[in-house]
Amino acid sequence: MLLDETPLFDPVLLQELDWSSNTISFSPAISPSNPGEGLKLRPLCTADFSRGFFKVLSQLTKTGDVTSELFIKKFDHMKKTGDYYVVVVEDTQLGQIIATATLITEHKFIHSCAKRGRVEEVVVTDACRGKQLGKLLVATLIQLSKKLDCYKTTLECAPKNVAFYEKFGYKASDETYMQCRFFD
Ligand SMILES: CC(=O)SCCNC(=O)CCNC(=O)[C@H](O)C(C)(C)COP(=O)(O)OP(=O)(O)OC[C@H]1O[C@@H](n2cnc3c(N)ncnc32)[C@H](O)[C@@H]1OP(=O)(O)O
Repeated sequence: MLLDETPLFDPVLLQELDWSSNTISFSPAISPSNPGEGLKLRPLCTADFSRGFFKVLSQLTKTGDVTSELFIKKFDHMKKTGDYYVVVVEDTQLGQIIATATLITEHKFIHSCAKRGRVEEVVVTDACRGKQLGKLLVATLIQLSKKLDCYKTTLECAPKNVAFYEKFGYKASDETYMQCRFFD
């Protein structure tokens, strides 16, 4: 199995985002099509395995020891479902992934068979934090979830990140997040 540049989802979706309806301010101005000098915001591809994708993810949580074969298998599954939108920011000079975030669309019978978006695994490599990339990724996924007709988008985060997500209009709900954890 080979690592290649095939995108997880159609990159046109990112190019066609209506950035004029973005309500988040950026100074200096950046956008999905212009994320900054030498940077590219695009869908994940399997070649990103060799560009430090897991090094970035490991700054969020335990990633486990994932081989390229296992990564490709999971990537192919995600691509087939059509519900996984993993975006990355690549430093094209270094050929390294420096940030990533994921939107997952969940299909419902309720709300007239609507879709709900879930934002997961938002992480910017530590050396690149504070340069608006986290903000750009989340703002991009919000626009993308609107484009994909999600009726809402939700996320779970640590208390220390609540203020970050409030910038986008996320509000803590009165529902309690519960889980049964089977392994780490
Ligand atoms: C759903 C989830 O995935 S939750 C997991 C979130 N990820 C993590 O905790 C992994 C470790 N942290 C990170 O990767 C980053 O610090 C992130 C993703 C939280 C933020 O990314 P950055 O690129 O550093 O943030 P960015 O530069 O875009 O900051 C944007 C704004 O948010 C503010 N901000 C950044 N981090 C935080 C925070 N934790 N709490 C409150 N405000 C914050 C900045 O001050 C800035 O404010 P401004 O626009 O008013 O100037």
